[in-house]
Amino acid sequence: MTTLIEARDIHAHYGASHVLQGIDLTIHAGESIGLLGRNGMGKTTLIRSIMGHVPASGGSITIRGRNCTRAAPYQVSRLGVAYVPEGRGIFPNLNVRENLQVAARPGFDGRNDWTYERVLQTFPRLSERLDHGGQQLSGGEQQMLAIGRALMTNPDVLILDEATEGLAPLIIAEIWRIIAAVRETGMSALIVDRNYRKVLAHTDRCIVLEKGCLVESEASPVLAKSPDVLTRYLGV
Ligand SMILES: Nc1ncnc2c1ncn2[C@@H]1O[C@H](COP(=O)(O)OP(=O)(O)OP(=O)(O)O)[C@@H](O)[C@H]1O
Repeated sequence: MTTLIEARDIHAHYGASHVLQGIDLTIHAGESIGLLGRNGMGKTTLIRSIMGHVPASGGSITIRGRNCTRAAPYQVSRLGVAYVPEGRGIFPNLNVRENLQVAARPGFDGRNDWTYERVLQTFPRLSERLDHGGQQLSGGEQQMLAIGRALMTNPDVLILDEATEGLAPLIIAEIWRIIAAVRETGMSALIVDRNYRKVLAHTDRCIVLEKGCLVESEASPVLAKSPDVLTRYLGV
């Protein structure tokens, strides 16, 4: 199995606050990983460390075997890792077509499977709103556009942080449908979402964070049948 991302003993600080205290995370090609834990446990910080937005204060991160511990976000992105942050990150002044087209580029190995046409086929709703400005879209459409923009970079790993946050149930169902369709293509994923049942259902393996420490790493179907662990760490 090809290892795409390997994070070892990751530590991160915000000032004096020691937020990540030695996290290990490996993502292989084609693998979908869930990142679980209650609010404030360090999920977003771990993602931001991998992406180079929050420099790790200890440990190492390799992507495709290259040392990326101190890499800048654009370098991580060039290695085939696409990040859809919580709160989306689209260009509000560009329309849907422009938002997608400015993101277009071949993947790390030159692959160009995710064309503009394919992204629109995957998100029929966006294809009906090509001339709408980013700020004119509903929250759900903005989220679809954010995921569509990430796919336009032809990534090997798609990182989604709270992609369904604050959306209407029908739109949430549509986002999970898209996540499942993308998984079918063999793209790797790292998924954070409040709906732990959905995360468990759409991933191969989950890791659980508790106060910046990794407390569980287990196959998702096994974890789904471990109510004691879920209660202990997720309070469900
Ligand atoms: N920019 C920041 N400056 C200072 N502290 C921060 C910053 N961002 C997050 N924190 C703190 O770091 C800890 C971990 O936050 P993080 O956002 O990584 O957790 P999370 O598990 O993703 O939670 P949530 O689901 O609430 O986003 C929390 O205590 C949070 O308050």
